[in-house]
Amino acid sequence: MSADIIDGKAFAAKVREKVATHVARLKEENGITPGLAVVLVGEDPASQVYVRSKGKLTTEVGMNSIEHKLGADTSEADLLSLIAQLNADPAVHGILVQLPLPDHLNEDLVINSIEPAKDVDGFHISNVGLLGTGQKSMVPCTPLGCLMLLRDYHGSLSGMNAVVIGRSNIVGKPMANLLLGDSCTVTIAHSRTQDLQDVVRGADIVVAAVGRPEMVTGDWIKPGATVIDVGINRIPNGEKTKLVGDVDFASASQVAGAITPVPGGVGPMTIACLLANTVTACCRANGIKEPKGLTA
Ligand SMILES: Nc1nc(=O)c2c([nH]1)NC[C@@H]1CN(c3ccc(C(=O)N[C@@H](CCC(=O)O)C(=O)O)cc3)C=[N+]21
Repeated sequence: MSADIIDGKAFAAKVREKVATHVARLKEENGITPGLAVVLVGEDPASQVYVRSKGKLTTEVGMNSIEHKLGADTSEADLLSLIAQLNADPAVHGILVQLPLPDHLNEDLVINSIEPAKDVDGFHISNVGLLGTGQKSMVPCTPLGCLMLLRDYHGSLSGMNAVVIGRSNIVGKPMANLLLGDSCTVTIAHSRTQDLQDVVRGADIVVAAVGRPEMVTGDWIKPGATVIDVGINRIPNGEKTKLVGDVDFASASQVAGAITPVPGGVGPMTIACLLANTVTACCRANGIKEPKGLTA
């Protein structure tokens, strides 16, 4: 193995420490405790993984964690009325509606009913538009976490060739916008991209966010490139299962200059950035100068 391992778990712990410092300051100087509301509808297994550590880490940094667990058969009207209630609640600074939602609920409608200033996922159309035009917004947690890791490792990203594999609204598109904001030359590749391997081979930075276990192998990687693996895939491993990314770590780490592991890479950064976004939202809501380095 030759690649540096980018330790997302350790970096996320530092981000959370910084968040905790600002939470303590908000309490002491302003008498405000940031509050994060999480809304869960039904029981999607991928969401469960996420929820496990999230509530714990929220209280660990000193914030209030408000959890609403609704049945899988919850009506759209009931969900929208809960969101309206959270929008109006001054103790709630961040709202996250866990995705995916059950099929009978319109995800776009639900997300766009969240007050944009409280949209700590950064999925509301207003925040998407603000990010796309380089204006101050709430930035989606996973791409923000990836950007923090890349900036920490490289310093400046200016002029680098970045290839984002995956075009989701949650990761691929906002990731591309953030990299463009840092003056990368950005390509968004996806399942229909022709000669995908050749496209990836041209990249100084590869962000893999396709949801296909170990799809990106070492022979796709330009020697010395930085590889950010967003994938979290549970695959069979003998009797049990194991988590793997969208990158084949064994082969890619022979070729890359730096690489994030799964687990312990991007995943912990996603949660740290959710907490960071909640502090940012709380400061903005109260006209308090927001901490530096916790957003893009
Ligand atoms: N509105 C919304 N926003 C989300 O951000 C969101 C969501 N819905 N729905 C579910 C997915 C999933 N997700 C994860 C985040 C961190 C880890 C994470 O920290 N994973 C650990 C491993 C955990 C383990 O060992 O099982 C790691 O990669 O090291 C996992 C999954 C956020 N999601």
